[in-house]
Amino acid sequence: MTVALHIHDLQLGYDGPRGLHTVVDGFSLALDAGRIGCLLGPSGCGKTTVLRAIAGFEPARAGRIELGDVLLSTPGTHLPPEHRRVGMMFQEYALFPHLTAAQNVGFGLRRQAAVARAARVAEMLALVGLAEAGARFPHELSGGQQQRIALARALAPAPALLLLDEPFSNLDGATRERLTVEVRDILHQAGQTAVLVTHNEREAQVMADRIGTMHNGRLTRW
Ligand SMILES: Nc1ncnc2c1ncn2[C@@H]1O[C@H](COP(=O)(O)OP(=O)(O)OP(=O)(O)O)[C@@H](O)[C@H]1O
Repeated sequence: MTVALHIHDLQLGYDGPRGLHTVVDGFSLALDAGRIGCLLGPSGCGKTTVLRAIAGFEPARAGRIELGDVLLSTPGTHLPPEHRRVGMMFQEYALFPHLTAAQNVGFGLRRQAAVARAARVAEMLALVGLAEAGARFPHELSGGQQQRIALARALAPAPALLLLDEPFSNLDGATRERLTVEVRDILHQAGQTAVLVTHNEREAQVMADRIGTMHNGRLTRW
């Protein structure tokens, strides 16, 4: 098994009135290709900050982030988000309401030829079990269906790594439980390497191959 994501001794923080406020320090993990890793921990412990750094929205203050053999972040090196091959499915990343499900899924494929794009969109809709829903608009889909379209949209450009930040938190309990299992199976079927952030321990246990608990800005178990 090859290591897909390698984070070594990462430090992250925010500039404040009294200098750098360090949020993550001495954070390290290695995640194998095709596996789902989960960061679990209480509110405010730095989970989202780690995901933002992997996606390229926060600079590494120390340490480094590597994806495969590509160096993403280290002090002095910062690959822009659009060059990282990192996909995102965040709670606040709602679907575009004025685009159909198919247009949403094809959004990241605009540079591809129309025929290839349509084929990839159809493949992704089938993967998430919504092959017939391409012409529908988001408001014509249930919450769970919308999240599956959001997953198809994130997977369409074939990211090397998918980041999921509390992706089910807006859903009711029963839908949430069902979707947790469905998304896990879809990711495994696609062979997708992914990092999930949650503070729901049960969700972590159902979804993840590896679980890391964050405490004081670092992983205490992985
Ligand atoms: N843009 C920002 N500027 C300054 N401080 C920030 C910023 N974003 C987050 N923080 C601080 O960094 C710390 C970690 O926040 P983060 O959002 O990473 O936590 P989290 O573990 O994802 O929490 P939650 O589970 O509530 O989403 C918190 O103390 C937060 O107040």
